[in-house]
Amino acid sequence: MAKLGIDKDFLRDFAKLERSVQDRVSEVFAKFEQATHAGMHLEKVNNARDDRFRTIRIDKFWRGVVLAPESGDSFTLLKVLPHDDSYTWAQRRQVSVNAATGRIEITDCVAIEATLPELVKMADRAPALLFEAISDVDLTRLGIDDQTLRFARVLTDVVQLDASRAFLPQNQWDALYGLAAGLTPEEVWAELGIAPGHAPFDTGDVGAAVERTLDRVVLVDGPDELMEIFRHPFALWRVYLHPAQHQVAHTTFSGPARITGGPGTGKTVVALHRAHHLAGLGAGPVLVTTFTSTLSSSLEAGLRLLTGSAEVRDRIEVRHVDQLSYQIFSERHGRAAILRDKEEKDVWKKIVKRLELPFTETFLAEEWRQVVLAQGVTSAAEYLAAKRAGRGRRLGTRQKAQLWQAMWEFEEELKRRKVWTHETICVEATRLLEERPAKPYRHIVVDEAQDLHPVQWRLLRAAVEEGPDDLFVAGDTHQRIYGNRVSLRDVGIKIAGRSSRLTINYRTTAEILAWSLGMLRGEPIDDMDGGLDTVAGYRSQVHGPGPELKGFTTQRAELDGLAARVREWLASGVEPREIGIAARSNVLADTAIAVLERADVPVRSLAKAGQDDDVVRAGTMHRMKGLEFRCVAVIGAGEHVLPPPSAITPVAEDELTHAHDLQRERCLLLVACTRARERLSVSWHGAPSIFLSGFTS
Ligand SMILES: Nc1ncnc2c1ncn2[C@@H]1O[C@H](COP(=O)(O)OP(=O)(O)OP(=O)(O)O)[C@@H](O)[C@H]1O
Repeated sequence: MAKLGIDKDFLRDFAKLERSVQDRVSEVFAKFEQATHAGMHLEKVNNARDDRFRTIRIDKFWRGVVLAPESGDSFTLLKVLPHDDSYTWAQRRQVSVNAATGRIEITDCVAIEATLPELVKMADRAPALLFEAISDVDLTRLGIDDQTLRFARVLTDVVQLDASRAFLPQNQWDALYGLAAGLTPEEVWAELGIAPGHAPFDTGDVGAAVERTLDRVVLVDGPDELMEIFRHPFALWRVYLHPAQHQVAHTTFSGPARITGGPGTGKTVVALHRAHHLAGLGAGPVLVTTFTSTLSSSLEAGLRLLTGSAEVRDRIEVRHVDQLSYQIFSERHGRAAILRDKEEKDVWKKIVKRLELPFTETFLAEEWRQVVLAQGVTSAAEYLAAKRAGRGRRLGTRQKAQLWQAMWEFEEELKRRKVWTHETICVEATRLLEERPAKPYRHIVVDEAQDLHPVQWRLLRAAVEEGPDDLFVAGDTHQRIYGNRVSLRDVGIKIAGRSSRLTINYRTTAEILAWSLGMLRGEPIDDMDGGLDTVAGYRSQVHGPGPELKGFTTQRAELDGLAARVREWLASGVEPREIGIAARSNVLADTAIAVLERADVPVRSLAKAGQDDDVVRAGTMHRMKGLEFRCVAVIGAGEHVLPPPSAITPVAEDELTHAHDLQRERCLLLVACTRARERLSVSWHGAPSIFLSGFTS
């Protein structure tokens, strides 16, 4: 049966076409099967380096470029271009099969030949070469062919490599870019996503190579599948996964597995594909869960786009983790009465007073959450023996006894009042699940894992039977914004040997990414599994202007500056919905909304804006998690505002918690800044935040 392959570049070209031309493209290719059988429309390209390229007429002006097979009837759509450009494109290029990956690659040979002599001259004069530390053996093993090797050997800096992205074979450019970003040849090899023990690939078999090129080519069997892809031309993530993403989304794991990676590296995309894949296997219900309701709504929207089949979609439940615990709790006990934050504070205060303790109510509440609840401590003896990792203040036995008494009284008070906190509901729901002989889910997929509390992890552990593909965890500890720390091992989730890391950022420009990551450089950040995480190798393949940093004398001036910046973005063609404004507090976000409204900018708070509203969105940095915008303005990045003093535990109370609080706030700023795809502006009034020291003049 005829198969049609659609290359990523074809879909990108398609997305940019006017609606009427898109309709014409759809018409032409919906009939492609009959057309090829009749031998119609496909034209050979004169003077081509590769005689497998053909063009196909879309209308008077536009042509499609197609890769035709030497035999058989599988065609791949490569480009949509104006008539003359389509012929020039095809005449300059050659198709080959990468020896290491077995995937097809297209090389602009004319551009390589034109650039090489100049690079050779520059290399002769340069003190050092970009890849001099990497051997030919390693480069060849990573799929670098002779022509690219000659090219790579004369590169002197990464800017030259950047500039060659348009004409070098894609897989080879990716490998070189990974090496230039500091990955070792082994790390680059791991990213190629080659199954262990594969046989050498037949570099003469282009048809088989096309089928292997899942990161660039999607194969469709008929017009319905084709139209489904044409319906969402911007959502490239639905159909093209990087080999490293594809492998993790589709492998069978013998137990819990994890994907990590910096901002925008596609962890959520992998989590969605994994859920879809597991649901497709049909072994049982799949839970997709995360930390907050906003995040679970965006997962839900992603799954709607991804999952065509209603049968598969019906096997997936999306709910945030507190929703799950409330549901299990209420099935047994009915609705829970919740102790509100202010009431909780008062209970602790009274206990401190009655027992005349030398601790604040905040210290007690944190000790209860981070030690007692986190470790499931239920007796004085267990508390005395408990590790207090993550807590800085050393305590003697007498102090521990005092603390235990206070925390015990707190729990008794909850019982007496018949009230619950979110955590105690979770603990009770876990107990109920542990009693059940059958677990509600066959697979659980967790996104934004870094922000879950240990009691939530225990709940998830108890909601799925231990076994292959039971739990899949996606997260980035550099983006931890709620201060929950967990060792997965300690909550019964063993991921050793089943963890991988994504390093290519698909969202943010290289300039914004590098600047944002710079704020975390040197911060020791755990990996939730007993080690430290790293930002090494994170890179973006797209470029743009660096962040604009600006200080003002007053808040009024800063917000007027914001209005001017937003108007500038709008005037340059950015849609209102493509602009996000992030502030540390709701009050500042609301003030910014009021100023923008006065300046006639269509704007709404993130909490209230509907998905389709074409308005600028403003909200807290916390709410920005899981979102992305073409342009982002981070406001109020000033001293005493970021971090807000109230969010930081005093050093005198607990040194380690103080350090963790500062780190969490730093991560929050990273999260806000890395929501930007193309433009980032960071402003403050008065002195800048300590997090910006070294970045402002
Ligand atoms: N294979 C891919 N092809 C095209 N776009 C992709 C791919 N993978 C991810 N993206 C895009 O990159 C952006 C970031 O993806 P995603 O939100 O999954 O990253 P993340 O690692 O979860 O980010 P963060 O941790 O910052 O929230 C999205 O716009 C997504 O559509």
